[in-house]
Amino acid sequence: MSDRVLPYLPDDISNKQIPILVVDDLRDNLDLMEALLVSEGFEVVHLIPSGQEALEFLETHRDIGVILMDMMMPGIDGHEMCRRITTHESTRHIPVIIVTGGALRHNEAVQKSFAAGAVDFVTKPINEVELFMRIHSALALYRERVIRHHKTRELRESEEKFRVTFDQAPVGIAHVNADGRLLLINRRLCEMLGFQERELIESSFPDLCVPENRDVHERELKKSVEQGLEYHGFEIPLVHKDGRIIWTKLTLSPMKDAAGVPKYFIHIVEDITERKNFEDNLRLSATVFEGSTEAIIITDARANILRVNSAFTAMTGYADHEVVGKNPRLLKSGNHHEEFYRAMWATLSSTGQWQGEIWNRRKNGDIFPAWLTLCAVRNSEDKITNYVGISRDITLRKEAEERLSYQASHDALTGLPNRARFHDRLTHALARAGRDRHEFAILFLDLDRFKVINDTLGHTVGDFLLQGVTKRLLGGTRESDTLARWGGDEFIILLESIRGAEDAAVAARRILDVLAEPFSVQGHEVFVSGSIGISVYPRDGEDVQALLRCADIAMYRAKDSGKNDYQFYESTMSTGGLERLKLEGDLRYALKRNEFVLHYQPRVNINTGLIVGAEALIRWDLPDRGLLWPLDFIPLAEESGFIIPIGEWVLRTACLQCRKWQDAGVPHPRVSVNLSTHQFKKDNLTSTVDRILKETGLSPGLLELEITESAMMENLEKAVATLQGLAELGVNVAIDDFGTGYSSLGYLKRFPIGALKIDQSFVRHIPSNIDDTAIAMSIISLGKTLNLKVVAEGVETQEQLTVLRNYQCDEAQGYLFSQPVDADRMTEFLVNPSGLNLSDLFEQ
Ligand SMILES: Nc1nc2c(ncn2[C@@H]2O[C@@H]3COP(=O)(O)O[C@H]4[C@@H](O)[C@H](n5cnc6c(=O)[nH]c(N)nc65)O[C@@H]4COP(=O)(O)O[C@H]3[C@H]2O)c(=O)[nH]1
Repeated sequence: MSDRVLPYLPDDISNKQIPILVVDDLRDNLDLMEALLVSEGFEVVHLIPSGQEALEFLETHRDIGVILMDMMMPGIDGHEMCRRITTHESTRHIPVIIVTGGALRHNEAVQKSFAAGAVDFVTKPINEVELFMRIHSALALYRERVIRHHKTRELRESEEKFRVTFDQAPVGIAHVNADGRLLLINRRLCEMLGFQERELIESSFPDLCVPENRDVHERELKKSVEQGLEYHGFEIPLVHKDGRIIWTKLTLSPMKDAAGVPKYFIHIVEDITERKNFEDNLRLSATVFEGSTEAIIITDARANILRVNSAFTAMTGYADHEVVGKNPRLLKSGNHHEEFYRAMWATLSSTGQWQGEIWNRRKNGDIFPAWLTLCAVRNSEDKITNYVGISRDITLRKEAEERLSYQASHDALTGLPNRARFHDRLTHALARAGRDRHEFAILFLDLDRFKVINDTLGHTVGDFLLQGVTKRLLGGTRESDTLARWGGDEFIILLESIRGAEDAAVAARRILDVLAEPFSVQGHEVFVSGSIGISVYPRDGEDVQALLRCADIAMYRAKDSGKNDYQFYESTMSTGGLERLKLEGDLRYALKRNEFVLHYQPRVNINTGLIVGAEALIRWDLPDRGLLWPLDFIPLAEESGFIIPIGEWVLRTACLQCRKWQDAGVPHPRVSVNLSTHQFKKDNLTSTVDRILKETGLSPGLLELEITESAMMENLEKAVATLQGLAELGVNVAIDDFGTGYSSLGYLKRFPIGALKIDQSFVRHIPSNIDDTAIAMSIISLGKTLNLKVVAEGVETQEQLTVLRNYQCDEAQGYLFSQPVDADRMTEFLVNPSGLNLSDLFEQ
């Protein structure tokens, strides 16, 4: 008797069809009862002779509507049976009528039957009318019990279904009364807000709102009542237990009683935080997209344009409706080969990004350079869904770079390539000639009597004359020749395509001829002639220095021999040969004999007027000749290779000196050391510097190495690697003589350097020479752009200092502050800067 679900009682079943169970130990009694019941029309009567059998029978017969139970039976008697039936889950709905004889006469026995659960009793001898009446009323009770049982069960099931739906709903649900008190809360709402159900129940819903929104809830409840709304929704932020804001969409729906008064309000709470954040992000992205000063294109995976921003329209001239749906190739300038675009797409698809300079075309046909960053956007399955292109018009930067590069490589007065540019061309010519095995010549031209003209007729006439000479020289040379201004009244010409020395002679004669005619300058008729020295590759030399030196020597010989002529170089002309040999011999022993000394020139911060370090400059104290300046022996040391041990000595001596300053606690103990091209090119430079720093114990940050611009530009890739190595040591690097070389600005960005030193040739003519001043200023602004310190060399006048300060140059050195001095004097300056009288200079 385990299943407590009762069979259904069909609506149309009559009492007579409901089975009746009679239990009596006497066969006669059973038969009598059966006869009575059958005669009355009861259709199903079960007769069982003992209590035990009756219990077993009931296990399989669930449809019994009433039990007539004899009281006195052997084994389990009527009372006990009654107790068992009325207390068991599956039988307690069956009314039991006790059938009794004499025992009923005792009031106590009747009480006992009722106490055991019987609903009625009949006495023997049986009164038929009474019996049937009691059976009918017991069956009525039975019917009521079965129906109640099923109703209760259905109710329970429906409640269960509701509870499951309520709890498992994917949205938060709560019942809230008119005062805002939470009456019922589902699990999702608890999870959403991080509370246990017991923490929320009976609490106040407004307390879950962010403080400034508490009255919103009350207002909406009121609105719902006043306007009789079935339901209405609004967005409201709630507070999670951990303090987070949970954005929700809250839908209110009043549950009314019969009188139409709301008993409580059903709250449906949807978490819309993700959507809100997404919307916020979308708004943010849209603002960035539209507000960006960089042009942005978004395409689909097939590179068809989906959107462009207003900066794009401003940059290209295309409105969005003119480009949407098209391919960005409509911006193609035609300046790049297909290979360029292929490589770009290959990088983009393999790395997801591409960055670089690109030439594009505006709607009006103008071509312009842009700095473009392309990114591929991938979805969660790693498939490319979009491309985003962000670009910036770099026309102005390009122009500035080109201007600077032009200024750095051309002479301002004549517009001719300058010395640095010529040097560059000559280097290329040497490489080509070495490869193709052909000859070429250098013609070194110095104008005769120019100084006299300049001094007597003035600089302006001198300048016009130089421009006139330039014009004639250009007329007298071929396009394949390179004509450059070497400086002052010196010009130099590279003749690349000659068949032999004869051709060079013809060219030299032609040049002398074009100069022969008088020049008319500002109303003066002026005559100039020239002296030309010629050197020929490979006969006179196989490197730049040798060829230039030979042409120079030959030019002096031409001058000596009466001017207005040309001379080829001849080996006997090297008058300095013997001298040079002696010097080279002395150089060999100079280090051993301890003949080198270092002088130091203070470097000054232009803003504060404080000394911020010193540049070490080598001097050679030759017993029989006195102090020699670097330019007298450094080139020789470079040629002979002695520069390497000498350079190491300089580095070690300067580091030791700086270490002494550091130990003595002087302010700003910082030293700059010049590196020669040879040193810079040596593979072991970084390890040498590292070793010397370790030997001397100097902090790397106190050492600066000055490397000339031309040394760096000789082999750019190697230079980048060497500079990287030095930067890793923590040593600072400055580019020396900046502005004289032919800098690749692209590389400059890649050099890990800290400072640019403006060459003194530009500083010297500040502010009188507009071009030199402009170059110095360009270098300062380039330094600012690249975040490099700019140091001006050779500052000699207060005027130069003022101009440099106005243009925000950072540091300066020069005779205005001090000549290079020996170490003791420099130490005094560092300890007591007032010895330099800097305050006077900086107060002005
Ligand atoms: N007219 C003028 N000149 C000024 C003024 N202030 C400083 N100077 C001079 O300008 C030169 C500056 O050094 P630099 O450009 O590195 O040019 C240096 C540097 O390239 C090279 N040098 C000097 N010492 C060393 C060294 O130890 N190793 C190497 N490799 N080169 C060195 O020799 C060059 C010449 O050195 P110095 O004759 O000592 O000449 C120094 C300095 O005495 C000024 O106001 N007006």
